[in-house]
Amino acid sequence: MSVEVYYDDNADLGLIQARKVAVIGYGSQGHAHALSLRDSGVDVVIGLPEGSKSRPKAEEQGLRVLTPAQAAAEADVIMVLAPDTAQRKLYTESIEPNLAAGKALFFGHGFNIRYGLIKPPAEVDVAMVAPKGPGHLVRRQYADGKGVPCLVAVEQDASGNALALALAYAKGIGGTRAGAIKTTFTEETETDLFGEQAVLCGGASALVQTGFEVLTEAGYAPEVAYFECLHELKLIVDLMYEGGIAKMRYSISDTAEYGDLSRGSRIIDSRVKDEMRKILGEIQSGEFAREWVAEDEAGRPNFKKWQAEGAAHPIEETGKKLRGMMSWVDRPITETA
Ligand SMILES: NC(=O)C1=CN([C@@H]2O[C@H](COP(=O)(O)OP(=O)(O)OC[C@H]3O[C@@H](n4cnc5c(N)ncnc54)[C@H](OP(=O)(O)O)[C@@H]3O)[C@@H](O)[C@H]2O)C=CC1
Ligand SMILES: CC[C@](O)(C(C)=O)C(=O)O
Ligand SMILES: [Mg+2]
Ligand SMILES: [Mg+2]
Repeated sequence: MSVEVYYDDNADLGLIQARKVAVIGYGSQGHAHALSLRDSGVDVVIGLPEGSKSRPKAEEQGLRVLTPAQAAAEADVIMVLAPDTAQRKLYTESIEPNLAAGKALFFGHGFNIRYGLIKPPAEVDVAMVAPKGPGHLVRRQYADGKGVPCLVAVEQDASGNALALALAYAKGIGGTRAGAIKTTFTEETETDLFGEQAVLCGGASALVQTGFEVLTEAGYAPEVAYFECLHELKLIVDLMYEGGIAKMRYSISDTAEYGDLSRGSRIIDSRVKDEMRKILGEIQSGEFAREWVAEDEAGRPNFKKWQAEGAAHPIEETGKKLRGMMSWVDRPITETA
């Protein structure tokens, strides 16, 4: 294998237990990191603005909550887990004035460093611990004695010890139980954005909605279309997750496998592949980042419009009704945040 992978035996938890960690933000990732670090014996403080709706959640969990500036001033390791679009202002106003030689600035995603929105001073370590999964799963896996694999990267190694510190942090959230893969901020940012846009979120949502539309527009029952295009997707993806596409194909019928082999490439054809390359180009050139920052600064008009359109899609109403009949499906994904 060409990548370097680190496990529990390669990480010294003592390195992060000897520091004070400020987790800035207490959402999907923030709550998972903070609770798991605390359970790993790390001294954690949460940074949230006065009036943040996340404050009561963190306090209910027994965590000490300060403003981001106070938390950054107290801590040696500052993990930035606020939304990507909030990080630049947060950094300038609350973190930068509290950085000093010997401190470390950590991220869960490389967006702001990769696109030059945050430029930390040379005397601090800059590293990333990016779990490859949603925060609620990161916490659930840790609590179950397991872990979600994560990426670790070092952008600036002022102390000469930044990778070891990042691995210690990854161990504290369960990441090295599953494996921490060494990468760069550029590789993490570009692949993460590509994955969520083209395959995992954008690609998968559009595939599901379009399949549902084709069946219902042809007169089939929405409930049957929902099972075919959304519900069963999890069962199929679980098989891929366990044993790759090969295991999924082994498990499905010959009829399904022949349909897969003969029709799949008509759906995801060369036009789709060209569009994926175009999307990757927009990520690499910074065009997507500029567009997203401008959209956010304008009050997110398109984001809100598309969000509302997605929520109003008929598949949501059908799904809500069907999931209500399947008590085993409606497992809450939130633990505390
Ligand atoms: N979601 C995920 O699973 C993954 C996320 N990441 C990365 O992790 C980071 C955090 O994302 P995610 O967990 O989804 O974020 P969420 O939107 O779930 O949570 C953001 C948190 O930050 C708080 N917050 C908002 N503005 C500020 C601010 N100015 N200062 C301090 N705190 C603030 C929010 O508080 P309030 O409740 O008041 O809004 C909330 O607690 C991002 O860099 C993201 O790319 C990486 C891998 C996966
Ligand atoms: C797939 C979406 C993600 O990249 C993630 C959970 O890893 C995100 O930014 O939320
Ligand atoms: Mg991701
Ligand atoms: Mg992402």
